[in-house]
Amino acid sequence: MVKSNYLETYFICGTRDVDMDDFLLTLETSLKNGVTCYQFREKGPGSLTSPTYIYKTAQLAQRLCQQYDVPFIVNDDLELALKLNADGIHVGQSDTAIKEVIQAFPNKIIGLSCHSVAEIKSANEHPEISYYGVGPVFSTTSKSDAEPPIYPDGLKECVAQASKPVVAIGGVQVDNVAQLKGTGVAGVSVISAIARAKDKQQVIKQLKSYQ
Ligand SMILES: Cc1ncc(COP(=O)(O)OP(=O)(O)O)c(N)n1
Ligand SMILES: Cc1ncsc1CCOP(=O)(O)O
Ligand SMILES: [Mg+2]
Repeated sequence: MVKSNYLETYFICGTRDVDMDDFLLTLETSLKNGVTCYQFREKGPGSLTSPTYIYKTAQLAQRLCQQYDVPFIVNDDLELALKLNADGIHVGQSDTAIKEVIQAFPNKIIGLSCHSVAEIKSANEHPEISYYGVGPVFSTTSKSDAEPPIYPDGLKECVAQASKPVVAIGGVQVDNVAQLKGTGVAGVSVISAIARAKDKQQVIKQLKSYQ
């Protein structure tokens, strides 16, 4: 049973976002300290390429999430999500078509990335989508092909039009998270803020202060 506030502090991480040897420890520390959702995102320079290694690594991450009762979401890869019977999948506008994802993965958490009010309006046509990941809100170094930032004002306009909960993504850090207050987001989604934090407990606590 997925908790109603599962989007509150949403951690995304793959092996390239931390030292490979630290990947599972990073995830477990984050889960222990209050991350409410996790997305396995294995892409970008230096990420794993072998489907077998990707599957095995994702499976270990999934088991950790199960221990902490936190949803395990797969980024982009519908086949992997199906094979693992993940709790959900997150896709973007240029990934597998949302209609196909909805059809192939019924009764699961389905996240869709949106960058504009127009994309939100077209996403609203699909009631099966669970949440929208909206951003980048600020500039990010974690995604080389990211769209330009929309900033908190753009985020607020998207939230106002969204028929589903919105998580803010992109460049969200401890020192700017307060700017999300009043935007109406259901949660924040981060890679580097948590992956690179020395004191993960403190950072996760501070990230929750957008509310
Ligand atoms: C929660 C969340 N929101 C947005 C994204 C970005 O998805 P996408 O645009 O498909 O880009 P990639 O992450 O696949 O590079 C996300 N992953 N998660
Ligand atoms: C996956 C993704 N989608 C839009 S921005 C982004 C990267 C978020 O990483 P960070 O929290 O380090 O900016
Ligand atoms: Mg994608």
